[in-house]
Amino acid sequence: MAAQVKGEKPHDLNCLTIAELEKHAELRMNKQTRDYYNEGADSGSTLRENTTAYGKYRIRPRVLRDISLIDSSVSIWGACNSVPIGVAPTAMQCLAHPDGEIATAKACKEAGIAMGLSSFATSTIEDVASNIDGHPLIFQLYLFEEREHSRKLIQRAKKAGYKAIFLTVDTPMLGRRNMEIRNQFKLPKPYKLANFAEDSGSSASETVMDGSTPKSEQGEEKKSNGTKGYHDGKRRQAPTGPVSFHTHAPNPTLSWERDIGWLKEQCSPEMEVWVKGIATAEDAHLAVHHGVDGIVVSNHGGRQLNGTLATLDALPDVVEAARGKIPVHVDGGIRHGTDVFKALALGADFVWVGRPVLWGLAYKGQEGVELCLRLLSDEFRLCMGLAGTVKVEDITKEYLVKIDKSGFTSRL
Ligand SMILES: Cc1cc2nc3c(=O)[nH]c(=O)nc-3n(C[C@H](O)[C@H](O)[C@H](O)COP(=O)(O)O)c2cc1C
Ligand SMILES: CC(C)CC(=O)C(=O)O
Repeated sequence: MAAQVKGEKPHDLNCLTIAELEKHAELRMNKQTRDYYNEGADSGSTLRENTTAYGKYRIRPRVLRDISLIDSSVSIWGACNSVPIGVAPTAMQCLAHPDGEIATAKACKEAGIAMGLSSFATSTIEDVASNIDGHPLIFQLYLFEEREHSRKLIQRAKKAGYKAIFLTVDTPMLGRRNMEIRNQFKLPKPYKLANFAEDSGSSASETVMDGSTPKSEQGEEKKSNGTKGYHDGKRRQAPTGPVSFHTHAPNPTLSWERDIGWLKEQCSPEMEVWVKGIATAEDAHLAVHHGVDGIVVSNHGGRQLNGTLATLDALPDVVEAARGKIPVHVDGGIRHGTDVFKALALGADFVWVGRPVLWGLAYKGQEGVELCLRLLSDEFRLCMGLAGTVKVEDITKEYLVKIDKSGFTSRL
């Protein structure tokens, strides 16, 4: 908000917007990390459109409504979330700051905001849970072809009190990220894929994107196709050996019939099962049919299939298909509180934010993530008030208008 209210944290005068946060982060990350975090697949058009899609809508503010008491909170997994925003699961946060996911968890606790932890985190499931101290945590699952690895993760998440498993479904293959390949991306020592350390002596720091063979895998990689981790169209063998993300994250065998029932059995009754990476009404219907508890409309931050719809553009169809049956969340391109408002007005129940949190982490660790969450939350509350809404349920499509390139507007 514009004026500082007593008891509120002072503004960081060097960083008043997420755009400024991005610039600060850019200066603090090395090239490998910056490219890995910020890149999209192929030309990056979907990455860009995720953000620009928000510009296709304008807000229709209502006035004279006494907005002196604004409640921006929502209830999620039995807890009060201060705003309908969560921190999306993103891999390897220790690249941004040595405190990595632990700093993010502490910031989420401080802000009263739910957090998603990636299967490929650099902190353990248990450490993150103990640092968020009861506030909702969800675990993002890559369901590996070697299910035993995934089964162990699920059991650990359940024991540590995670509320839901978010199964990522948009990675049957890895999207093509050219800078990642060119930089021969690898997780530097001493960092590890913390949740596989005991299984495999975690070899993340040997994961190389140049087609060369990591030392630990020599001998079993004779068939390397020159772009390790990418698919050459030939039938590949299920990966064995140490878990590394380029080898294990993609799972071309994933299917509704085989995997969702199994996953529900593993999670039930303590944890919900959600699917992350839905982009069509057809798949939303299937998600309902297979009994999942919720959907995240996502294109993986434009990192998987380039050329898909921006998530905001895909959202209305999915909302229509799932209406009244299961909740619909969305992520991708959210960079301002007004974006959150627009996504909610188009029918999302909640949004998740990825890269801005990584930028906060790179800027100032926990304090930077707190700043990121505070900027988005303050902007969202300001937007609610200036649009004439006092409760999150008030935010409906009546508050939006679509504007085309010539400036013509149409009501929704
Ligand atoms: C560096 C990075 C790593 C990510 N790692 C994961 C991951 O491990 N699992 C996953 O499901 N999604 C992952 N995502 C996707 C995010 O969960 C989320 O869908 C995306 O970041 C949202 O877009 P935004 O960054 O524009 O907010 C990652 C995204 C980024 C940028
Ligand atoms: C395991 C990787 C594929 C992490 C990820 O989801 C990403 O980099 O987008």
